[in-house]
Amino acid sequence: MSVTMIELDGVAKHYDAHVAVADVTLGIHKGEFIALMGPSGCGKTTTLRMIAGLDQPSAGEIRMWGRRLNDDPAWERDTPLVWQSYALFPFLSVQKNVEFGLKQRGMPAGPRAAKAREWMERMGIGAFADRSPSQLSGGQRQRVALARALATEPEILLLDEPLSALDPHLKVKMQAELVRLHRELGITFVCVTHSHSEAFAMADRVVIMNEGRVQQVGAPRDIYRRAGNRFVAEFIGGNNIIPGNIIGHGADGLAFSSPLGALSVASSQPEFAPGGEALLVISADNITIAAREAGLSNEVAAEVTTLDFAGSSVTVFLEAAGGTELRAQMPLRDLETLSLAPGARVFARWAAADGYFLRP
Ligand SMILES: Nc1ncnc2c1ncn2[C@@H]1O[C@H](COP(=O)(O)OP(=O)(O)OP(=O)(O)O)[C@@H](O)[C@H]1O
Repeated sequence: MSVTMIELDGVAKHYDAHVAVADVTLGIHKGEFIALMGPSGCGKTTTLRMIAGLDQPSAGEIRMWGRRLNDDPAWERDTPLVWQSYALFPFLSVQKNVEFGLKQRGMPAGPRAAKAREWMERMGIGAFADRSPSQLSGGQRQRVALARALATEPEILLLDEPLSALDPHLKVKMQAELVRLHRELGITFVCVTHSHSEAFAMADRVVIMNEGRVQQVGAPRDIYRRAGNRFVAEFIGGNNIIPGNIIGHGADGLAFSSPLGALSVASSQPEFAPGGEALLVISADNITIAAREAGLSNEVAAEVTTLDFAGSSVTVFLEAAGGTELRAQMPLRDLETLSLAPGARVFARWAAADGYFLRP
């Protein structure tokens, strides 16, 4: 059972008339890896800064283990933050950087040096103890910042876009390392990122924010399979979103009238009934492409317009009746079997149970 460690209760942050965070209520569980994700300016960094004590909420309450934190200054909180820029002290050696938090807590020099050494070894930067941060690569600086934050053995680590300054190859490596570190330490990680792939790859739960509000909270797979609203469905990408009207009941579920023609949706959403407008969402990886028509209920004739390759998977963009764009995602080897190329005329299909409705 998950135990709530940090609670944000109706938290807001205003700068004069500007609303950075409108209203965030969220429980962060002990030991989880949670990612705050959303477009630029949605308020994720401000939310993290309020947990760290670097900004005070204009309204609402932040609690840790049930105790109000709002008025505790950052240095009295056990909530270290690792910055996007690492914010290392340039005039201190790596060792002194890592020792910094321990010194602030009054740990004597001997044990402090030993503890710092332990963390430098653990983070693979032991060989650089006497260097200054300017003599390190981006990835090494990142490790120093992590060692400095973790040396005080906090219960929670806050990370602000920790991977954004790294090159793509290093990003993937550090991503795996953060996941490993989280598992080994068993402490809570709260990570701000604007990258879906980072959030979805690392986090146990993802919080999707927009305009200072939480849009959806859930396990990556659940959010991916069932977006809670149109914003999330569009933001996470890879979804086909088709407007239309629910017109009645059919053999496979609800009958949906759309620019693609009559479709079937085996909906388990009682709030959607015949007689209303809705958006039908079908994830691109639930759409298959066939060369020949099979006479199935959700089958649409379309022309391939573009192929977008991403490693071993490919997104096939299609244009269907009335100019409606569809996208299908498939493993590269399936594409090769079909020998698809732009201009090919194909049939896109999906199972009635693979679509779900959202409010327009
Ligand atoms: N000190 C400040 N004074 C005024 N406005 C601010 C301040 N800090 C942040 N804001 C505004 O609050 C909003 C939220 O900012 P925040 O940094 O939390 O966004 P974000 O989601 O982290 O964005 P990004 O991904 O671009 O860093 C933005 O519109 C920003 O301009």
